[in-house]
Amino acid sequence: MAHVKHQKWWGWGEEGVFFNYENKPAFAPFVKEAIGVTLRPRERDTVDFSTAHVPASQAPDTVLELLRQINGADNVSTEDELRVIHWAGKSVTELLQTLRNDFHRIPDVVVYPGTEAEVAALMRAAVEHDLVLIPFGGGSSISRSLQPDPSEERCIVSVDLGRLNKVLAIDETSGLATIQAGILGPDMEEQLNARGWTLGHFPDSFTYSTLGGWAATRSSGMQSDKYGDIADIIRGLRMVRATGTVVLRPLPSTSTGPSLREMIIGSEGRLGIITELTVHVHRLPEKHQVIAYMYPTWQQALTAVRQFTEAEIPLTFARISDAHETAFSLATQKKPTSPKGKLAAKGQDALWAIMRKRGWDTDEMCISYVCFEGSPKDVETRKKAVAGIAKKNGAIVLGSGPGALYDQKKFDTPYLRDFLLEQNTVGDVSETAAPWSKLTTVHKAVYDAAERAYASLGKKGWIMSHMSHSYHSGACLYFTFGYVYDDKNPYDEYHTVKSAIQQAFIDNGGTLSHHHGVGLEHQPWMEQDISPEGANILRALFSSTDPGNNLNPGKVIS
Ligand SMILES: Cc1cc2nc3c(=O)[nH]c(=O)nc-3n(C[C@H](O)[C@H](O)[C@H](O)COP(=O)(O)OP(=O)(O)OC[C@H]3O[C@@H](n4cnc5c(N)ncnc54)[C@H](O)[C@@H]3O)c2cc1C
Repeated sequence: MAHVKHQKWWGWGEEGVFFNYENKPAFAPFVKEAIGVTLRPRERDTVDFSTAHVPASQAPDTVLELLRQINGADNVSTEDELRVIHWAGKSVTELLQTLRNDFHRIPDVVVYPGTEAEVAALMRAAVEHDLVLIPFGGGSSISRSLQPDPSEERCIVSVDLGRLNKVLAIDETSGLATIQAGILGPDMEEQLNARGWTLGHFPDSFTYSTLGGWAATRSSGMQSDKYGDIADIIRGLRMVRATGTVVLRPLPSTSTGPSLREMIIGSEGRLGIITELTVHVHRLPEKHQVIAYMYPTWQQALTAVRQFTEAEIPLTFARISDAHETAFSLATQKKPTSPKGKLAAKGQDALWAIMRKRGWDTDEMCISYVCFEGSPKDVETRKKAVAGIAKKNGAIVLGSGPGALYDQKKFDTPYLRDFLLEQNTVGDVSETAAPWSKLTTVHKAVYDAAERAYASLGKKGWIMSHMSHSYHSGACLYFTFGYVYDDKNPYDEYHTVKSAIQQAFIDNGGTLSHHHGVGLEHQPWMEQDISPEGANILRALFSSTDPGNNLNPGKVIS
């Protein structure tokens, strides 16, 4: 299956790419202060697959023969490493389970359909032979949307969509592209860019996630202020079921409600397999620039970004790191070696002096990045408007240097988690969205909840946050938390911290997840998120459309 790119079996992304702290002099002291860990140099370059104790495949020969007839023998595998790659996503719990050999039920077989007709035949086979089908995109789920039920006794088939990886057509007049669902982010952008277009959807997991996966989990990209969340971007789609194919034509808008499109977006494989999507695409912008700003406080930064929204300044993104995350970012700065880097470091010292002169408490300051796209003239006009509001709220404009650095590093952060796990340290994330009027309360409540959870475990923990997507009525807050885990029982203590954060979202007016979907991880809060009666409607939908419980059972709601 060399033609489908996979992540490494034991961690994020590709083998041979690592997070290193040795060239970041402030990082180790920062971590020591934050969670009390003395970092050791990385030793884990890779993990030998022979250390994995993999449960044997339970696929009956008759089923394997049938799958080979449908997909071709080369596209059906019971290899242990492939089954492990497909057994889970990349949440910290799943990474820990994999590294600690805590496998339960894993897929018995992995198949790689190459056409929609093959997907349809798989669907029919699943119903006829009572198989469990779990669609697989890039395997970047962070909500345990891929993990089989540990008590599942039926044959589990992971359906990897990686061979459906083409941009099929671009309607240049309408700005719509029809694209196969299994395409990975970089491959899709490459094919679109070659014709002068972009989707503009860049989740942090961009390099290892797919268009179909984004649709199935209601994803958001870092540039969604301009391009929209995936739910806004998708116009039409094809979703294959055992009884037929749902075809939603790419319409700019329609009043044929309730919206089936909305129902399918976020369905996490429970309604069928999405094979093709028609999506908004945009001409590549003439200019793309990220400018950094420093604000004296979180509150001032939040007010400024809300005012950008009120003033309806068209921005590609406006992101603010809170004081803790700003301190973390500063700690990950590389030691300057080039003359240019040394000059920038001097500039930073001068900036610190200015801030102290202005009476700033440097422990409270917050860095913000704003991205501008368009013609050079439009970019300049918007930069002026943003700088005006930012300065009124006390900010100093840091310019495009730190902005460019942020843009370059944006897809590297996921590798940090593998490094931390080697240090017996959990680093994970949880995100919500809430109205502007409740954001400050949510932010504080989550900090308090995390601190209480750490205290209950007798741990020194860390929490930090950024505001990442803004809307007319509110914004997304994205929290990162970390602590040293106990080897004896890492799952229960993770649950204590994660649950405290999730409950604080709900109790203070936020949603259970802004863009990571539900899976198994966020399911306990579904009834509180959409009301018990809302949850009943979802249960009725899934049980009536999948009476045999063959399609990714148990995800979203049970
Ligand atoms: C480090 C890290 C950073 C992340 N950052 C972001 C971010 O910035 N924004 C964001 O939105 N998410 C983010 N995520 C979460 C994850 O990348 C998204 O949920 C993503 O949309 C999953 O896409 P995938 O192709 O990897 O899907 P998978 O993980 O393979 O699958 C996810 C779910 O979708 C179903 N599915 C996949 N393909 C199909 C299909 N064709 N038809 C039907 N069902 C299907 C699967 O069965 C599963 O239930 C991040 C995750 C990690 C680990």
